[in-house]
Amino acid sequence: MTAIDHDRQGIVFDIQRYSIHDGPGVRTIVFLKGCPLRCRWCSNPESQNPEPELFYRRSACIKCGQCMAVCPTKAIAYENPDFVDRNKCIKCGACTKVCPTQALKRAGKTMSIAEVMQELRKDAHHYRRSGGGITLSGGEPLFQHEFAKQLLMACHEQGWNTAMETTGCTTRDIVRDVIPFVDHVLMDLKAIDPAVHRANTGIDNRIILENALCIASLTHTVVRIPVVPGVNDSVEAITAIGNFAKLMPGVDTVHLLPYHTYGENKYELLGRPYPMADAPNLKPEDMTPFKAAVEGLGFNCVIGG
Ligand SMILES: C[S@@+](CC[C@H](N)C(=O)[O-])C[C@H]1O[C@@H](n2cnc3c(N)ncnc32)[C@H](O)[C@@H]1O
Ligand code: SF4
Ligand code: SF4
Ligand code: SF4
Repeated sequence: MTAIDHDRQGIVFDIQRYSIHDGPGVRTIVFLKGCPLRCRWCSNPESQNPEPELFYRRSACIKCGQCMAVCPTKAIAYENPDFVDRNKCIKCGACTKVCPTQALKRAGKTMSIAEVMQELRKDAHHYRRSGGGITLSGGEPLFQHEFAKQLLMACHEQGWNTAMETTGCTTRDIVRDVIPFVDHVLMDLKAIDPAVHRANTGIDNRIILENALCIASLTHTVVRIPVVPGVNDSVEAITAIGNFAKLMPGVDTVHLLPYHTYGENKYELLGRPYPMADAPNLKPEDMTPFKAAVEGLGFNCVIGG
């Protein structure tokens, strides 16, 4: 087995403690940056770009000018309606260090495996008592595959359970290299119709579906479906995903995630338009016909999850 490189660095945009949703027991979720998809509904838009990015909260800005004084590329100007010219910004983070109100914040920072492990160790007793552990999310955790693998290996070395939320958009070699270190995969399937998938995520789904079959053959896998208005919120679309899940070895549970707009505000902070403007939040009760369809195929069905 490869030795763990504790100095290896990755770009992490959040570490959330005490989650009870994304795998068994009490968990810490590590969010990695970078994703090849651009789902129109993505609630973590700051995860998509592999590099650190700037959040600008206009309501917190007191127009003190300190950020402009330190910006090496003159990317910030009051005259600019977006405040920051993101094409000029080299993501050095200097402005975020001097901003007195945190109107400017950096999403994403470089961390080593050792630094992430130090954070995770704070809850090691919870993992042991509850059978929990860590969950890698993002972004697409397989985008920074070597960092993800080393982190998973370090967690296994501690005896912690490992889980991953993934959309499986990567090469087969990477799947075979990393998934053996994941105890529990939450495999997102967003649409079976390739045209629908491409129109709403920017990517064809052929490799994703092939990888989903491979992932399920390698480890315990649950299928997750974000149910999104105008994309897959029909019994036909959900049944098509369920029929595909029947082909995945060992899969007996499907999670339905009702579409929510919790991420909308973050698009504004990134200076980007929200692609799903006007689509309503779905409620758990809206899932009733989809749950019946999934259960009709013989799966356990959990709403949320
Ligand atoms: C942000 S993703 C990160 C993991 C991976 N990129 C993926 O898509 O599975 C984590 C989970 O959030 C779900 N999700 C993202 N945006 C959502 C939204 N607006 N409403 C409901 N679920 C959403 C995804 O479908 C996925 O199950
Ligand atoms: S991150 Fe650096 S380059 Fe970008 S706006 Fe801030 S100071 Fe300027
Ligand atoms: S440093 Fe912060 S508060 Fe001051 S002008 Fe820049 S963004 Fe606004
Ligand atoms: S695959 Fe996941 S992280 Fe990537 S854009 Fe879609 S929801 Fe967001």
